Amino acid sequence: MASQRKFFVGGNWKMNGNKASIDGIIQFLNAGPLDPNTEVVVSPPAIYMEYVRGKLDQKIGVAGQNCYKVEKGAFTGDISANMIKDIGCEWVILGHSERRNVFGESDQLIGEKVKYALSQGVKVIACIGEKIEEREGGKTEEVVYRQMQAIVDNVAADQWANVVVAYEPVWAIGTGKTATPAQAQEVHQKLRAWIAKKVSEPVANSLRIIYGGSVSGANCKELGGQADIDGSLVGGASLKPDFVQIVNATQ
Ligand SMILES: O=C[C@H](O)COP(=O)(O)O
Repeated sequence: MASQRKFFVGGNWKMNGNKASIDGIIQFLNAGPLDPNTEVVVSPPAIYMEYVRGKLDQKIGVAGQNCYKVEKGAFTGDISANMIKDIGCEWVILGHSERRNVFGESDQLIGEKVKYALSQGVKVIACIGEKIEEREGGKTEEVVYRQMQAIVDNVAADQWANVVVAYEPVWAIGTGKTATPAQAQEVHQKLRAWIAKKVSEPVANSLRIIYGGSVSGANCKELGGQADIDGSLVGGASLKPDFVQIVNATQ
């Protein structure tokens, strides 16, 4: 992690939890102690977001796991960035690989969602990452640059401070098969160089690029110690007290 970028750890609970188990998570998060130099954001299922926001220490952010690209309307089952804000939350995860690959969301739709969320003052954790066959076919860079381009096209120059990019190789998500710190660092470093070229040097230097994919208490320090890895987006381990250790990875 480079010192000018604040370490960022997100906990993506995905479609897990009920009020009883969520109370347990809130308890260990509020008890911490959490490194004050790390920005922490958790992302409960939409139906529990307000409940979590009401009970969680205010220094921990709460994010939606997704939202649509307009304020309101006939979009059954969806929520808007405006609703996320209305309940006192300020972040949303967009483009997660499960949205892309289970629900068929395209680069273009994700770009439009990023644009709308930012326009409403909701900060975005934008996810990208290649599938195993893409990595094995030597297409990792092509895929992540293509996904990143759709995001870049939708972020205005003055909005980059409200964006965190999460590199999550699909083959490492929920598999226990983490990218090695060197594999992750290689992609992060290439992405940062690509952003310097396509956006600007200052944005590339200040943008937090976090890693996701089987991050755990056991591997978080080594991953977080890489020059271009500015934190993590944690799935499974964010439901357990291990998450506190991951937040404190740079201590
Ligand atoms: O958003 C989080 C990622 O999908 C990682 O999930 P995981 O830590 O369970 O592999």
